[in-house]
Amino acid sequence: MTAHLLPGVRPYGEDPTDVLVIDETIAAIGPDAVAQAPTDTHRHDDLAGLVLLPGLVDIHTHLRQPGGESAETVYTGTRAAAVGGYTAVFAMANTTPVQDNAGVVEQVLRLGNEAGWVDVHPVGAVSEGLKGEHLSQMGAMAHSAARVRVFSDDGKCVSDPVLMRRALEYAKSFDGVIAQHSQDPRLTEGSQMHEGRVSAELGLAGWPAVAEESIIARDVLLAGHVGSRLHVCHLSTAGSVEIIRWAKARGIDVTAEATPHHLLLTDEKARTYSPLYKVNPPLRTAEDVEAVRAALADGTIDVVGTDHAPHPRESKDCEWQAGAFGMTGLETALPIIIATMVEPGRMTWRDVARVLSETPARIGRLHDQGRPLAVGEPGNLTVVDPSVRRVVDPDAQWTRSNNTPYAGMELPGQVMATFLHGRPTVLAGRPVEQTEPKEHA
Ligand SMILES: NC(=O)N[C@@H](CC(=O)O)C(=O)O
Ligand SMILES: [Zn+2]
Ligand SMILES: [Zn+2]
Repeated sequence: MTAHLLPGVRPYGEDPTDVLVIDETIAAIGPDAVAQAPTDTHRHDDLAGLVLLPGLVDIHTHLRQPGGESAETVYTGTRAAAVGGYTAVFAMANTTPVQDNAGVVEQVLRLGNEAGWVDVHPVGAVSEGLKGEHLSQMGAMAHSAARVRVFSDDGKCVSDPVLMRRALEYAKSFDGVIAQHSQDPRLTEGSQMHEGRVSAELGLAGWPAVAEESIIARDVLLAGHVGSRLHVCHLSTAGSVEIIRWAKARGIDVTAEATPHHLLLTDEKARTYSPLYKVNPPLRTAEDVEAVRAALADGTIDVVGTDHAPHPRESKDCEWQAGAFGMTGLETALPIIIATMVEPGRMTWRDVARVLSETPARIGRLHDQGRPLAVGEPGNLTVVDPSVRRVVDPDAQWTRSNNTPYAGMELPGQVMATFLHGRPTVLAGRPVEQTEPKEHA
């Protein structure tokens, strides 16, 4: 039996109390905790006064393995996730080979289990090879050991409405959800950044808001028509928020995700010509950022997903046009939510638990993550010190890649401890190596 006592932590930022975790489960909260602690309990007195949250769940991570190991591996990506406070991640399907069959998703599941930093839930591709032509082996992935429930061609849009309709219909039979990367390919051919005043000034090809909004509008109508579940990835415009609000009012079963970068950064960053700010969908205007924040605060946007998209150095160490789309995010997501939503008083810690843990777990149909902080629940926990302020140093991060857009920026909050099924994966803000360092670490 292994026991951990967290004295004086503040669940959801509320009053201090003691929390006892025995083996994989929260065994006691309150005065009972000390009384029930076995003699060999590990005491974590350094966590007193800090905010206790359910372990974070990322509905949108790119771990890059298999095929992209120069940017990230399952090991390095999930270690970064644990440092960021996560206990589960959904690993997107745009690997090489693509996660479009039971063999590949089971391989990613196994790599996640071996690494042991977080629970890894592979996302299944919607189409074979992400080609947008034929449905992947969705059923085989759903019924595999990986129990896939989230399907996405992320990186590419399922642009064919017939294929999208079939995917939505098929997913219903195993309670799956289609997570769409909403980007009309024809309206965004060759595009480099948000289409607007800044793109016109810089002479860079624009990615208009309508290329996102038209796909979201189509997809909510399709989801309503077939009575299936739709998840909208990385929503980025004020117009997209309006469509989601309309769809929810109609009773359509849609959930929407915002990324930390779309809550903080604008297309003004493109003036640097640094590809660190190049991402899909692109950074939008200040008005869009405000609409996304307001929608996250009022529940129109359901979750924050990192869209952690590591890229090798050479893909970003180049001119804007040649740069890859995507930015890392696992280690900065919670600090950005604190800066943009908690510190300004727009969200409580309970809201943070909802958008970063409970709702993502529910969308992905996880039963042992995103649970309330209560006796008998799994010991998936994150302890954050909101008073720490740190300057982001790309070389001090645990991801294998350096493409953070926040280098040099001061952000609030540090995850001091993470517990995965009762076992510490992060203590004193550093990952706890469970075994001999892996050769691929
Ligand atoms: N967000 C990005 O700009 N890039 C992602 C793909 C994606 O999320 O669309 C990637 O895989 O690099
Ligand atoms: Zn995407
Ligand atoms: Zn993505």
